[in-house]
Amino acid sequence: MTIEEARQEIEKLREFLHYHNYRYYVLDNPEISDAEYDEAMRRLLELEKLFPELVTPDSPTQRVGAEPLKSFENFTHPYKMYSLGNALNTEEFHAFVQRVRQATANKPIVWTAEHKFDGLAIELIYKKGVLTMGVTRGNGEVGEVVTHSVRTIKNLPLKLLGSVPDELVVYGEVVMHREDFQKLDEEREAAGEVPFANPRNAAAGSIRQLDPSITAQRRLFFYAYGVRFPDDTVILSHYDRMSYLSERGFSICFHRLKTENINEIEEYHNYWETHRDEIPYEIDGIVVKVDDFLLEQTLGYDAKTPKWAIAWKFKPMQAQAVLREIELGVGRQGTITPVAIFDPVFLAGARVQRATLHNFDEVKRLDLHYGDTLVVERSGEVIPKVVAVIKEKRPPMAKPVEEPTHCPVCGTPVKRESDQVGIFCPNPSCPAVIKAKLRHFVSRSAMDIEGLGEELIERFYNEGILTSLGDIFRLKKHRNRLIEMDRLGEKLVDKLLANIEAKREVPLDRFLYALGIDFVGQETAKILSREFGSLENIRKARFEDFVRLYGIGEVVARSLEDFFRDPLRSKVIDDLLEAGIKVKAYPKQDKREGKLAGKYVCITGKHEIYSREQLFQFIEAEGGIPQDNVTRQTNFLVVGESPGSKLAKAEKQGIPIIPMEEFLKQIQKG
Ligand SMILES: NC(=O)c1ccc[n+]([C@@H]2O[C@H](COP(=O)([O-])OP(=O)(O)OC[C@H]3O[C@@H](n4cnc5c(N)ncnc54)[C@H](O)[C@@H]3O)[C@@H](O)[C@H]2O)c1
Ligand SMILES: [Zn+2]
Repeated sequence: MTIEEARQEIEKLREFLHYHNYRYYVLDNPEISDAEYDEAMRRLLELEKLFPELVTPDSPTQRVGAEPLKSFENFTHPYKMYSLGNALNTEEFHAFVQRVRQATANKPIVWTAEHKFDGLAIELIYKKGVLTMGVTRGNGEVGEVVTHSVRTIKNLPLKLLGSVPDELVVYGEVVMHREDFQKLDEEREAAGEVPFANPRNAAAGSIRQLDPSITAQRRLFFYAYGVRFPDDTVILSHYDRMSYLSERGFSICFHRLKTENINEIEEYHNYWETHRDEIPYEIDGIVVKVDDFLLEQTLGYDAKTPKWAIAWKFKPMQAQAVLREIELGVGRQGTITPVAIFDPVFLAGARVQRATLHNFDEVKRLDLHYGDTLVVERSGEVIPKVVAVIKEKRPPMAKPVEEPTHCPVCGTPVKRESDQVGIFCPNPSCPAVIKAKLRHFVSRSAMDIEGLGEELIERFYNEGILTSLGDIFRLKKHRNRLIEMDRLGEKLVDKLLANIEAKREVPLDRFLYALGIDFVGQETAKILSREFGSLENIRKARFEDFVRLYGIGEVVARSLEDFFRDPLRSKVIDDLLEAGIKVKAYPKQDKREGKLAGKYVCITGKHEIYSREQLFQFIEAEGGIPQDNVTRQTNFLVVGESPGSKLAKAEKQGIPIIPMEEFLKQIQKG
């Protein structure tokens, strides 16, 4: 290969990797599989090794992650945050061990091994034991401030236990547990939102939210895997540092290894490769680290990775299986989804015999035939998907999988919208559609009616007492009949009816989301509620009123207008109102009112009675916007007891400063 050829290929690879970095790190929405990405990255590394003169500082091989987004406040890390080099097989792992041994003159080395969490790296800064900042890794030098989001993570200590130094920097991974991810994606799919590709992207998308109330609804967890002390020589062992963090209140990898024996690490790797489904979070490998911090310092870093640690990845979860049947699902919008049913195969320890095919355009693209050998993959995501068909293995005379002409549930001829993929059942009274709407309406992130699960919906529907959303609030009329039903009884029925009554009054945003309008997810529902304040106002609004809102595009605006302007479709609202549902008006936030209307207020230091959260609430109640950090927007800084560095920053920037007591007096809380 000539240098010119190399240059051309390198340029292509860099462009490819830059684009996919952006999709992955910035949009949290990758287009290609990690395996594909890693292959391109390896090729680039290889070429840059052959032609070192072609290495540039902006090459994806030299930089961690992607640039931080401007819409978040940016923060320069106290210590650079690195990625990890990886080993894809035993040989590569041994090569890593060899490199470390050579660099340390073949001294005996103590190793640690732990899970490689598949989530989003976060840096936490604790001052005097109190969480003050949460920051994403960003490009390794500068990250995005997401303190509001990380505060909502339940297992993350806001205050550390025991004695701690004045400042502590903790590193770890924010993850979404597999089970919560599955629920979230089902809800998103039901709401017509794009589902997340895998728990990692879901966790990243949830943390990198400008609205922390959305993050709070996503159940996230934080697992610590690193720490920096003001005096790094106090605890020298990585293993002991992790124990220290655990004692201070952090969750850490619950199954760690410390050993001098490389065979034990191999066993650990092989064990977790086959048992990864037994833990609640996703792992995509193990991380092997040198235990001794001083040795770490000696070994140092490459451009983007430490030389003292490696991620030893698991094999991608792919398997081949023979297609037996196509199952048809009919969703809430009538969308017909084909699901491949095949002879059971094992994917990383889990028995799998169904995988989604997304839609019939995908079936066509794969040119799927019954009896075909499928390549099924589960790479991080929980729901397996069919990624390819091995045409060479197709049996002779195999019949192609055909698109249905009629709804499999109600028999109505299917339709196809020119600008959308796939086919759907256009019948609004299709039992499948109605039941799916009911399931979405009562789901946790919608009306959150406990006890009205899939099975009861099915039974009540078949009994004819639950055939519309409004019927939920009319169920109490059928109390006696419900009690008579098999396996229900008085206690259960009364509990269910009480749960329903408790939700008769509902906040506007939940209600809008629960209606299941195409493309209206929780985020859009919040935007609409904030802007319009009441259901009446929304029902009067037009396309132009929707589309001018930040966060609402033309497709969504069109869908909203279609819904509210079409009497047949918005009939469901009248039905619900008639059944006695009360939709609570929403406190408008854009047209903020109060003493602090539209003002950005930052707080530093404490108050002896009010907590930080309470102070934030006071600000919001007066129409202000509480801030975690002094920014150019900040209108003034409130200073309490023992203020932090924000005071100096505000002074430097000439931002007005108000003593806590005076501030509280002004808003009549003092
Ligand atoms: N599909 C795509 O389009 C696409 C695009 C970009 C990146 N990617 C994927 O992302 C990878 C690169 O991402 P990355 O730079 O975050 O690297 P990585 O995820 O492969 O490894 C580094 C990260 O591992 C995490 N980690 C988890 N457990 C840890 C532990 N116990 N100790 C230390 N760190 C731990 C840390 O957050 C660290 O930053 C690529 O290999 C690729 O698979 C995919
Ligand atoms: Zn139908």
